[in-house]
Amino acid sequence: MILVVNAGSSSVKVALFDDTLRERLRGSVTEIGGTGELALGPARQPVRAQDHGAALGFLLAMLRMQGLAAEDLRACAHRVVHGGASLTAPVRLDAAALAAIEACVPLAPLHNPANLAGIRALQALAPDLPQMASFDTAFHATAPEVESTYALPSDLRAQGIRRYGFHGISYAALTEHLREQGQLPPRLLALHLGNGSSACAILDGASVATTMGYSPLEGLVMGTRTGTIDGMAVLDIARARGIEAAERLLNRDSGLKALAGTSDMRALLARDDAEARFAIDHYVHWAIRQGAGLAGALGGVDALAFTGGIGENAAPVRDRIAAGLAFLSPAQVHVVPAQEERRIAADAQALLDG
Ligand SMILES: Nc1ncnc2c1ncn2[C@@H]1O[C@H](COP(=O)(O)OP(=O)(O)O)[C@@H](O)[C@H]1O
Ligand SMILES: CC(=O)OP(=O)(O)O
Ligand SMILES: [Mg+2]
Repeated sequence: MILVVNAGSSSVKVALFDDTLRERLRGSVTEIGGTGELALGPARQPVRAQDHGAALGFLLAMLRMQGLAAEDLRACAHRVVHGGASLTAPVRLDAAALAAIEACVPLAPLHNPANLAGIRALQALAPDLPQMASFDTAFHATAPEVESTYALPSDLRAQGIRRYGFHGISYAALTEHLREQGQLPPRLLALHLGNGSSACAILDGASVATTMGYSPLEGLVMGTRTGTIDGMAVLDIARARGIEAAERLLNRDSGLKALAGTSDMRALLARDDAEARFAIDHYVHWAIRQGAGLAGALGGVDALAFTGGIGENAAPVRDRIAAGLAFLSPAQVHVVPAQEERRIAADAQALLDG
């Protein structure tokens, strides 16, 4: 079996896949750092995990109680959000790969530290277990240079200040799913709407443009991230509050949370006050405005596809975005369950099988 670890900014999800890539068990710890929930299969209990290592420790203890032993595992496979320019395919994790992931921490401050914590926790618990990683950036390696380039002086471009794009594991899984169903059109506009939200222009199955850039901050409005914001506004905030505080503010204290007090779309939809309505209107407006921009990179749109917690479940939000993009004439609207974990397991299995 292959254990997949998807360590997010405030949660850890694990999933166990057998050799036919059937999902056997799924678990998660939410609200790391506060009081969250430990879920394994159908069981739920409140839990306080002080950090990602502790959260993973709880999940692995639960898995052991269900009879899982380290010997049952062929490998552990991790989602890593930022692989930089060098890590564009799944890898077996060795010292060099870990150093490359570590080097990307400043580029994905919410995510890469959590991913590394998960990898290190597993290394400590099962030192002999092969560990692999799949990268959120990898799917966008096909984007043309005009898309990935910021118009900056060449020395900065050479240092890797460019657009990378994220949610690639999710977009790869979504593309593969539609292809398997015989429903992958030439020009697909896909939207991954979760805590982090982005949209991606997928031409003949390959990413040609996406809304996230150098870090997962750019693009659509998100649960706690601003999305696209003028660089001069960023500089003014950094000047007034300091770099560290500005980084925290833009990544953790902005977005829906800043507009209406919570990053939780389900909670916003249940409210009926002006702030909540404005936050939802704002989220929808920017998803339409930027989704329409991607249509230009595709030369038109044949179908829309939604995935992620909001894309799959928040039907009023999804319907408004689809209606706003209907002028592009997408006849088809697909809703596809996010399958990041299964995709990561498939990548690991392919590496193991050489
Ligand atoms: N039934 C639902 N109705 C509306 N929103 C939902 C529902 N279920 C989940 N969501 C929203 O999905 C978002 C989380 O998406 P998810 O993809 O699970 O996040 P993550 O990026 O952490 O994996 C939250 O805003 C949550 O409120
Ligand atoms: C890259 C990213 O934003 O991931 P998530 O949606 O899991 O926060
Ligand atoms: Mg997610």
